Amino acid sequence: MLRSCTAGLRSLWALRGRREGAPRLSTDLQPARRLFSTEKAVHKDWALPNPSWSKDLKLLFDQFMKKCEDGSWERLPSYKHTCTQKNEDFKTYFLDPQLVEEGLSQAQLFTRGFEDGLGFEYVIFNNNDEKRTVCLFQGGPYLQGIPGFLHGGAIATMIDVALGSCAAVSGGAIMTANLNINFKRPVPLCSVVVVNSQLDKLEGRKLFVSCNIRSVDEKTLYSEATGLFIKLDPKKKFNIKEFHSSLRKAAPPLEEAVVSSPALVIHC
Ligand SMILES: CCCCCCCCCCCCCC(=O)SCCNC(=O)CCNC(=O)[C@H](O)C(C)(C)COP(=O)(O)OP(=O)(O)OC[C@H]1O[C@@H](n2cnc3c(N)ncnc32)[C@H](O)[C@@H]1OP(=O)(O)O
Repeated sequence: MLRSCTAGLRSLWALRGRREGAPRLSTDLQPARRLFSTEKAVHKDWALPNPSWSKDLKLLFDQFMKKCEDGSWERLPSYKHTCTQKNEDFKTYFLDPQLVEEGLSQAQLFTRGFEDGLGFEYVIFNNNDEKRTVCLFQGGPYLQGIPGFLHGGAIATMIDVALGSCAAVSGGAIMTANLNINFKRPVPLCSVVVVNSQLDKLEGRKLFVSCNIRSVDEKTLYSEATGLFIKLDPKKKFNIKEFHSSLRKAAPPLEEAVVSSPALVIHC
């Protein structure tokens, strides 16, 4: 399994004309530049096949794209920097506008911050009538936990995204309040798994969701999870600017600390 992973990586690097150990040239590593380079880069949809996708992942992707043809399923797009309408709504209604301008210009979605094939490769399909989503996920070599297997945190991240997407389709701007995960079998690195999520209950602003992660042949149950997502209340705006200034007060920058603290100067 590790051998196939290494082979996959080698061909990936070959595809990019890059040798092992050579410096990375990807503009992904310079998010600010990438963000403002071209409209096309900003709006790239990452939930589409790329050369790192395994045969299994491509096959499943094609099967679900077929299911989308009659409108019962839809593929959810995924953007690194910007923005589904839901994300835009989140910024508009829940964040301080100055913070959005100043603080978030370099921000990007955690799960899309890796080069193709190295981290989270996934696509989510939604079935509106059945209130369920299917996430096809291939976890790359940078997500290793114990040798040869995915890190539990990477699995939890993917569960959060899968359940969160399932909840967001019905609830709009939501946040994770609770996640419970049972890890039943370790997930082999670079394998493809299927995360089946469903909305179990909607109770006021609370969305109760659950999921399981299975192998492509459905024979192996890797994990089961439940989650509680809360539909955000526009009356409770996040004032992160206040949070940042309280953080500055608690831990001043070094120069300030040196000037204001004789003890620190002596010990330096
Ligand atoms: C189209 C789709 C596109 C998809 C794109 C999207 C992708 C998505 C992927 C994203 C994936 C990444 C996602 C992320 O990474 S989200 C990041 C991780 N999560 C957080 O940081 C959340 C931190 N928590 C909070 O900010 C607040 O607590 C929230 C906002 C969640 C609720 O604070 P709010 O002030 O608004 O609500 P409330 O306190 O009045 O509570 C309301 C109700 O909820 C009940 N309650 C609350 N907490 C819990 C709890 N822990 N267990 C059980 N119950 C709980 C509470 O008792 C009350 O119930 P009731 O008294 O009404 O009965």
